[in-house]
Amino acid sequence: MIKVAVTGATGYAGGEVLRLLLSHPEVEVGALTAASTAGSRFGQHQPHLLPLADRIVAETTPETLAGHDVVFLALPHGASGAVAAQLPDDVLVIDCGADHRLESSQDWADYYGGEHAGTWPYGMPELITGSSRQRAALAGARRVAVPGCNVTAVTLGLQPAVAAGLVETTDLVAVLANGYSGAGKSLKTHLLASEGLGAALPYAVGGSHRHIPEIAQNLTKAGAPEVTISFTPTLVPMARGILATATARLAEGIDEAQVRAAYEDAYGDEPFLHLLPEGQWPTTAATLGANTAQIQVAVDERAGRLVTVTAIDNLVKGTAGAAVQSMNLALGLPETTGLTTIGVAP
Ligand SMILES: NC(=O)C1=CN([C@@H]2O[C@H](COP(=O)(O)OP(=O)(O)OC[C@H]3O[C@@H](n4cnc5c(N)ncnc54)[C@H](OP(=O)(O)O)[C@@H]3O)[C@@H](O)[C@H]2O)C=CC1
Ligand SMILES: CC(=O)N[C@@H](CCC(=O)OP(=O)(O)O)C(=O)O
Repeated sequence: MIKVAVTGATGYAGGEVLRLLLSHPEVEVGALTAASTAGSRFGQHQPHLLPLADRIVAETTPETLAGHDVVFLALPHGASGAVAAQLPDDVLVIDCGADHRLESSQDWADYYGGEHAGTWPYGMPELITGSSRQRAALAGARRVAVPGCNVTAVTLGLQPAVAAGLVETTDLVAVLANGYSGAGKSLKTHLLASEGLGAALPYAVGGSHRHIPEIAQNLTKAGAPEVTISFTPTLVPMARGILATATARLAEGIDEAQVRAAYEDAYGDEPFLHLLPEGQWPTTAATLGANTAQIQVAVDERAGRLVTVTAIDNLVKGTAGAAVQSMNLALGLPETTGLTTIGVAP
């Protein structure tokens, strides 16, 4: 069995990693670590993970993380680098946070601030990288940086069109509806139920969201010569899920049949990516609990734009599912082990 520790185990991302690991046939769950909750009963924080309820949350130290084959980091931004530096090189470390995703230290400084911890192989197996896919870079890896959830939705929506040269990549627009769990467990005053229930709240408006350089990094890998994207997320009253509507100006003479063919080619063999039949639109509900992305495309002829709609569960395909999928690839297990395409709608 593969012995796995999870840091940030009491948070949303750590909890979801554990939910998936509990049904992974090759995994034994080892240490559960956190910070302020160390010493408390785990079931107090994640009451839905009954098999682990009587465990005690440990501190996040080299000692508590020793003796594991895999360590998942589900910590706030900026905390992963120091923990990872204390772990042996032969341990597989999978960072759900942003610290190791960006290749440009300037992008890190501009959008996050502070010292850049470095760049690890990127945990999006389906990312188009020239004639290959990112999964090739994950085989045998011992450090993996899991993508941001918004980034996953927008990248999966746009990359087939970008890779096939069907759109102008300096005219991209993405508007997202986001569930509250994406913001993490810690209380934020603007997320009080009295303000959030029954309201849609835009945030990080005007090009300030820290996922913008990560999207640009991905679409550049997929073949974009230059990327300019207007990105606007919106909190909506649901616990989980992202519905990303991403549009792009079409290149001259491109029609809907060419667009559909590009998406069918790109995603036809992907186990977790589903281009829906024509006329059916993605909903967040259809992806909840599953490691799937549902995608649909259309051509708006009057506007001259490609319209893509992508639904994911931010905590599964957007975080924990991608993390476990990357673990499988890194360890040489079948990529789909322990991951479901079955959702929990309604
Ligand atoms: N929520 C989401 O949809 C997504 C989250 N992520 C990323 O995953 C990471 C965790 O996010 P999320 O689960 O939402 O956050 P939460 O606020 O829900 O949880 C944070 C966790 O980190 C622990 N923690 C905080 N500081 C430290 C520290 N210095 N050392 C050890 N443990 C610490 C907390 O422990 P304690 O409670 O004991 O203080 C808690 O278990 C973030 O980097 C986030 O960006 C990525 C994609 C999507
Ligand atoms: C609703 C909400 O606040 N969502 C978060 C998503 C966080 C995430 O996916 O990713 P990181 O790991 O990069 O933080 C946001 O948009 O910032």
